[in-house]
Amino acid sequence: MRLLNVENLNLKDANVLYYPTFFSENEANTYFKNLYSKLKWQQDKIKVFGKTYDQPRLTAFFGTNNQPYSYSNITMFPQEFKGDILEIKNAIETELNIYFTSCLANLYRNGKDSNGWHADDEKELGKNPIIASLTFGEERVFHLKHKHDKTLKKKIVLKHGSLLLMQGSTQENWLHQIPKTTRKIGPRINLTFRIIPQKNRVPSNSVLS
Ligand SMILES: O=C(O)CCC(=O)C(=O)O
Ligand SMILES: [Fe+2]
Repeated sequence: MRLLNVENLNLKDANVLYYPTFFSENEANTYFKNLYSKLKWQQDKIKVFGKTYDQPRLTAFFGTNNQPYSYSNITMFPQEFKGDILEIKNAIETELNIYFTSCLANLYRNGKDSNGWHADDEKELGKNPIIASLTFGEERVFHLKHKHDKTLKKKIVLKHGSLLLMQGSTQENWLHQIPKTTRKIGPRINLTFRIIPQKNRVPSNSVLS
């Protein structure tokens, strides 16, 4: 077991933990370089009021099963976990003792790329989803705001090699975003590990004979 710093954000109606140095500087440098050059980054389109736009970031999606993941009118079909992303998955699973099926990767190419206010509350994720969110590369500010109590909000800088763990009722009660910034900055990679149970599985003893 490694000794890890962990900070509880102590948000009302939520459970959010921040591990600022989940990976060492060296590990994080290597992962950033490899993920940046080796993942098949795709440009998705989003539809807003009937108009189609490029999503303001690139993505890639990975799964241990073939369950697609749909959000904001986009359906993503999983690629197989291998190489660095599999190594990272194993590292967080060992540390947290939580087993993930899926990972949505985001590449924010510069300060113009962003991720608007949302909750990760898609029905595929079930109630009280656990989301492990890793940062490699440029630091970005992560905003959280309570859905009903406007006085409750939080900003946190997500550091290179850090892990943010959102669980419990976080997605039910809070929204989060990565806003654009006018700072001249380089790329940031974010990996959000999730659990998407396999649907429509035919039990082996139900085969007709
Ligand atoms: O980039 C991040 O830190 C957040 C990504 C996110 O919220 C998502 O993909 O659902
Ligand atoms: Fe999210």
